[in-house]
Amino acid sequence: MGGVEGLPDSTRYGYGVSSPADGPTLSGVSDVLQRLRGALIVSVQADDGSPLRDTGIIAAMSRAALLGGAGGLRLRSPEDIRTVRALTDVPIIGLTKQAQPGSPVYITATPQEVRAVARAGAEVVAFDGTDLPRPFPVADLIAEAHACGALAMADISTLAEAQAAYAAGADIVGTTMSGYTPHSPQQAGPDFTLMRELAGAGLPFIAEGRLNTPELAAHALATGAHAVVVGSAITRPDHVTRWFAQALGVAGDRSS
Ligand SMILES: CC(=O)N[C@H](C=O)[C@@H](O)[C@H](O)[C@H](O)COP(=O)(O)O
Repeated sequence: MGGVEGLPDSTRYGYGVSSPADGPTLSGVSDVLQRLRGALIVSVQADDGSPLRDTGIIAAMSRAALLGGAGGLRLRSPEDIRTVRALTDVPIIGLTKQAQPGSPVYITATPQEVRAVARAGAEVVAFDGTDLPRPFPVADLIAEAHACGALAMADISTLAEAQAAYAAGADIVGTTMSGYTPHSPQQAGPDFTLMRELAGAGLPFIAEGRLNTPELAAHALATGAHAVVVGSAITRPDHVTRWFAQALGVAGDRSS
């Protein structure tokens, strides 16, 4: 028994590997995860329909995030990854967002998408690791990431999904999907309960989702997160504007 306590050895790369049986430590953990320890990872994604959905803009926002101290980037398409890869050596967590027929899963749901993300230059491929109905099993996505020499990050919404992802060979999990599956708490703030559960179970995790202030991000690290992903509060000015507009009682789309 190695890797995460209570779970079988799973991969060559991440926390599933050669950490000692008394719990996960950084010894034996991949260089990429070592570099991400304690890092602020900025998610630079623009939604479909956003005026910022342009690779040049994503590259400029990524450079701004690096200027501000981002130690990693989370990017959503092979084109964006390839462009930003040429600008920086910081670890990139890559994903695709693509609707799947007959499934609510949209984050890197197929081995083909995993391969495209890894080949574009992402060291870590993030994929939906929830219990939702899916076109391919989580284990297939992990195997494809490893075959491409990338780490596999499972975006989960519950402790049980995290345990299943590690058992299937994931290198790291992220709390990304809490609040976005019907069986996880629907709340405006980050899911610190899930973070405490993961930490209590000795499962390494990246904190992600609605960490909208520096204080919340710092609290996630203090809760035991390996690293913290912040997206909307840094790179979605439309969302941030809406937060302010709602607080002032003046919300409304005035773009047309
Ligand atoms: C649920 C989902 O699809 N999350 C996506 C995952 O990549 C992104 O849209 C989020 O921006 C990212 O998770 C960071 O979260 P936040 O923007 O709340 O800081």
